[in-house]
Amino acid sequence: MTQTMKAAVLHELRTPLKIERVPVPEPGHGDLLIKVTACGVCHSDLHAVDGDWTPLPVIPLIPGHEVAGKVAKVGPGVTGFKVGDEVGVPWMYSSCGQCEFCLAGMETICKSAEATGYTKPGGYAEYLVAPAAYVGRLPEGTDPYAMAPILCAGVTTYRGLKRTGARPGQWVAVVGIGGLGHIAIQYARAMGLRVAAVDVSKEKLDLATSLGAEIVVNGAETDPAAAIQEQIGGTHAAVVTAVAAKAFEQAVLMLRPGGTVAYIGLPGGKSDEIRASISAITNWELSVRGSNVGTRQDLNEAIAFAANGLVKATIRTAELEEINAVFEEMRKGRIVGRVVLKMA
Ligand SMILES: NC(=O)c1ccc[n+]([C@@H]2O[C@H](COP(=O)([O-])OP(=O)(O)OC[C@H]3O[C@@H](n4cnc5c(N)ncnc54)[C@H](O)[C@@H]3O)[C@@H](O)[C@H]2O)c1
Ligand SMILES: [Zn+2]
Ligand SMILES: [Zn+2]
Repeated sequence: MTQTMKAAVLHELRTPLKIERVPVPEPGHGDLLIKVTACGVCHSDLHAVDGDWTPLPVIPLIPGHEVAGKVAKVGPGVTGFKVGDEVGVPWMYSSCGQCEFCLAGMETICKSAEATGYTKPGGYAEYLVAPAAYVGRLPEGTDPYAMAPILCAGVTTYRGLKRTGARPGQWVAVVGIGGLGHIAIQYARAMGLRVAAVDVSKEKLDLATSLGAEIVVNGAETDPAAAIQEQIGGTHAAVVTAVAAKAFEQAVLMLRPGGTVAYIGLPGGKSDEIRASISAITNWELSVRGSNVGTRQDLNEAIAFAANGLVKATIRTAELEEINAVFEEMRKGRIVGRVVLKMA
């Protein structure tokens, strides 16, 4: 008899997830079956539910890609893992391993990559299957609830910061202090950067200050680019994790000459386009780069920062049954830090 598990399932875009019993998946060759302890709720999950991106997710869908759990079963052909090992599953479920990008250590842009909780069933469930080659190892004794957000918010902002090329002592603007942004501040500080934080909510800016941001600007009250130019002559770098196109436009204008902005947020839908000044970018030799989750090496490094206590997500736990209410709060921009689903 097939065993069943509890999961939150999307059957139709823009409808509430349904809590159901579905079969526990069977690990195939090279896979691990993982018992989920915690799964962070990333705004990307909400974009999936709302159908904000092209291509659309594979439906029916179990979302969730900030998974911390334990190996429950080792699939055929897997070496180096045993039942009980603590692991994390990121957005990057797998990549092809053979294309020019994979071979160059740029698996984040592999065109054949699969995505956990988007093209493959994710962690809003008691169990999920993931290829052993792509899961992260979580050091024993780390808090799985605080660790879950590192699997997406952590690795993504860590790579984004690296892609700006900012060096210790330089200024970085973190634009959008949500689940990703509040963790970006901590990586930036741990990397020796000085942080200017921008959001449109006072509560989030208070959190930014408590995490070490030296400058905070409320974009709902002032032009944040003008404020940052006036106070420090612009930042050397910026990472944008906001869910509003305007923030992406403003971030370019926050830079000082020669600066680099990494775009991380994905507002999608009607908010997917920006206007930028060609002359500002050309004359001041600015760089605008995209940054998409992280490689396995980025993930290992991001986990190490957290395991060493340099980065710790501000979290609130919720039950799986509360997921639709959590999404509603996220739509309204009311979540401070990250909500983590408590699966075990
Ligand atoms: N590139 C990637 O690999 C990657 C990975 C994970 C998430 N994402 C995307 O990053 C975005 C953020 O995800 P999250 O989970 O942190 O979302 P979140 O909802 O927790 O945070 C978004 C934040 O943006 C702020 N914001 C909204 N409008 C703003 C504005 N005009 N200026 C400044 N701040 C503003 C909100 O107040 C909120 O604090 C989402 O679009 C998500 O899909 C991208
Ligand atoms: Zn995510
Ligand atoms: Zn590839």
